[in-house]
Amino acid sequence: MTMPWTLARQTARDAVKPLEAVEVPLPDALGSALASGVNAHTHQPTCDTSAMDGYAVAGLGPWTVVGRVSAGDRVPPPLRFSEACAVATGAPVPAGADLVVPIEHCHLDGELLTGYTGELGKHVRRRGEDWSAGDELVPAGTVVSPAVLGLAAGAGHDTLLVHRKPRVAVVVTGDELLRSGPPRPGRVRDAIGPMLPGLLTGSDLLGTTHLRDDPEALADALTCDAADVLVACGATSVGAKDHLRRVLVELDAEVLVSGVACRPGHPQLLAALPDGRVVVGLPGNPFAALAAVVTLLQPLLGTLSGRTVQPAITARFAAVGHRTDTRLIPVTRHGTGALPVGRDRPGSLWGAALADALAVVPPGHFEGEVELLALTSGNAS
Ligand SMILES: Nc1nc2c(c(=O)[nH]1)N[C@H]1C(S)=C(S)[C@@H](COP(=O)(O)OP(=O)(O)OC[C@H]3O[C@@H](n4cnc5c(N)ncnc54)[C@H](O)[C@@H]3O)O[C@H]1N2
Ligand code: MOO
Repeated sequence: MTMPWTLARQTARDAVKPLEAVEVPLPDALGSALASGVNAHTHQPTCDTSAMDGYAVAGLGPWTVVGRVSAGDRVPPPLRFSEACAVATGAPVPAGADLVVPIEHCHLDGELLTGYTGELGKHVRRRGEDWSAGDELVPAGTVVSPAVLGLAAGAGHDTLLVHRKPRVAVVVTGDELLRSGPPRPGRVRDAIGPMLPGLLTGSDLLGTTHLRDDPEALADALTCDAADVLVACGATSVGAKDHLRRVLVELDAEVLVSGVACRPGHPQLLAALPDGRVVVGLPGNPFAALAAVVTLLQPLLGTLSGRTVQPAITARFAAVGHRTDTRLIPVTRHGTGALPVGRDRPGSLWGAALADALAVVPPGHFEGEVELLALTSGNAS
């Protein structure tokens, strides 16, 4: 039974649980979602630290220079009134110092230092100024970006606890499909296989298998137990060679979504196999397949990979919607608004290829803020 688009997306999110947590070395965590928050092992900075190359000074000048410290040196002895210590950026600042005077604001005559003084504490990064030991720096569910890796390393981590990435196997079906060269009457180039890997960021793609319209081969492919998610492309409709629904019945699958009230992407489906693996059926029309990726596949992978659902991105938009179904319309963003790209027939990816996002347009005439689904890789909303 055809399901409203919003409910279908939520059903995909709720169909599974996050995969198990694994502890991995920092570089291997990139792109995974944190299974626990990243906490600081120590204060940052761990001691009062100079933010400038210059002199740490105590009291009023002129000062007598009594020492010199570089980044990496031990904390120098405390300063007394009218004493100074030459400090490098990143060097520990001695106790008793009131501020650091940058080198360009100083004059040194032998060991006698004069210079312009600023306010108390100037150019000193105080111990714990950035964060304190035990602070949560990044919450669980955050996708590990390059900046998260750098932050985690800076906060003293060598490993991170992340959710295992979902393993995805893709099966592309169709007697008519070509994998190279130009299409010709009766033969069509596979446009979905090449599109999918870039839409599965945060997952491990095990491989893409091309099959003829053969129910036994399809059933075999869907029993690949190395995968958490099986993506079947084509064969979702009701034609004589559209075997997916029949094969799912044979495999005792529970069909969770059988058709979605959205254009394109009407016949997309979601099913759970008896062993817990999940099948997503993408319609053969390539733009309809993309619509099913953003509606069912990416939300499903988002939950499996443990990602926090991000707040919707919206833009002002006006369109004549479908009478009963949600429309997914390729758009480009302009300031706070969005404009349709056109060229969005279900069999064509032309509009989507020129677009920044798909606008989610509810049924009926629409004018106002619409949700945008980014078309860059990894939209796991
Ligand atoms: N009687 C009905 N017929 C159809 C309905 C319906 O409700 N009743 N729905 C239509 C809609 S909407 C769609 S979408 C398609 C979905 O069809 P399938 O998922 O079964 O896919 P196919 O029949 O195999 O192919 C449809 C179309 O797409 C081309 N195709 C297939 N795979 C690819 C690929 N990998 N790359 C590029 N193009 C592909 C294929 O050649 C067909 O032209 O069903 C409608 N029919
Ligand atoms: O809705 Mo189909 O999915 O038009 O192409």
